[in-house]
Amino acid sequence: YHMHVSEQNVADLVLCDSPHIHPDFGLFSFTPRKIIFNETPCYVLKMFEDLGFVNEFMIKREVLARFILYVKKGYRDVPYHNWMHAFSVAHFAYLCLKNFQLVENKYFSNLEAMAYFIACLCHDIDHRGTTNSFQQQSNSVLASLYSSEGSVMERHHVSQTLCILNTEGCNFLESLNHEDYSRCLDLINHMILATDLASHYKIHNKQLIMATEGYHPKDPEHRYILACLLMTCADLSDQTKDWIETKRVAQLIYAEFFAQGDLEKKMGKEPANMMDREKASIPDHQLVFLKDCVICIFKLLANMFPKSKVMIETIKRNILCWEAAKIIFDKKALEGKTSYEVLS
Ligand SMILES: COc1ccc(Cl)c(-c2nnc3c(C)nc4ccc(C(=O)NCC(C)C)cc4n23)c1
Ligand SMILES: [Mg+2]
Repeated sequence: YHMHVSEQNVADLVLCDSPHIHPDFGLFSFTPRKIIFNETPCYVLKMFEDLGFVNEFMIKREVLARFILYVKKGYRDVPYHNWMHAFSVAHFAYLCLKNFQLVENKYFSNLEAMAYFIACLCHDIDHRGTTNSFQQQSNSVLASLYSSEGSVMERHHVSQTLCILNTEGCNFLESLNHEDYSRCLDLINHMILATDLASHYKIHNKQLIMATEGYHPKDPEHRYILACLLMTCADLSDQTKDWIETKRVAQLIYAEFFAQGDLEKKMGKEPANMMDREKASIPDHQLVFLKDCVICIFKLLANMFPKSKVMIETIKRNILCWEAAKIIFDKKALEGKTSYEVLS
């Protein structure tokens, strides 16, 4: 693995105790993006310890610290799919593990819980800010490697995670027995692959049945589709925060989408409307995404974990905000302003 992390930074992280945990850190309303960038590795270490994984699996703090810094370094400086996205997704996993007591209530074993947290942290490593279809369109190296199996980017994120685990001094899972080790890697693989939104649509119906008819902890398929649901919820957790946060995240997402659209135009390709900064209607697209995708997924979560009902109300409020925003965007469009100009 060609990346490099300074041993000084590792030593500093091992000793980190600097930020006291924010009192609201464990609430679903907490917005992890407000954490100072340089303090995020320490917060990851604290979440790991607070979840009990360090003691349960005899994890060496220095090796875990090095792993966290390599993962952070593995993310690129793209507008949305960067380290702060990974950190916020991992924070949501932490919230679910703590608030739903997934291990205590036998939804997850300790190993599955740790795999869930790691998968969230690593699920978008080395993302280039472009979609799976763009990999195919542009005949990228990643497409040549993975397009026959699909989920091109997600397979790359898995590969990058394994590379880091195999990097000198980074394999904090080495203390696991052989069976737990291979099971953990298998879980991380499936959980990261589950973050391909296209894969979510394939199992949404099974999740609906599980959420309405009841969860059977002994059924391996239930355990698998619950893990997939929790991965997708974590990946979309920005949408469960207040409007200011939701609006700010939309700016980042569309900065990425429109950069891809600009690239596609340069390649002589016609970008999809939502990738075209001249044609996209951001409120319309967001209303479709929230009403047809996000709120459905979080309703399944709320069916299984009533404590997450509060997030449904937040998403409904954000839908109302986008409906109000739509009126303003449409008016500004008449004055020749693009969606992105209005959003910024
Ligand atoms: C769970 O996996 C992912 C993967 C990638 C992304 Cl960007 C997202 C994601 N996270 N927040 C958002 C928001 C606020 N709006 C979105 C609008 C469209 C799309 C989308 O993927 N449409 C399909 C087309 C690209 C083929 C994704 C959106 N999204 C989630
Ligand atoms: Mg992804």
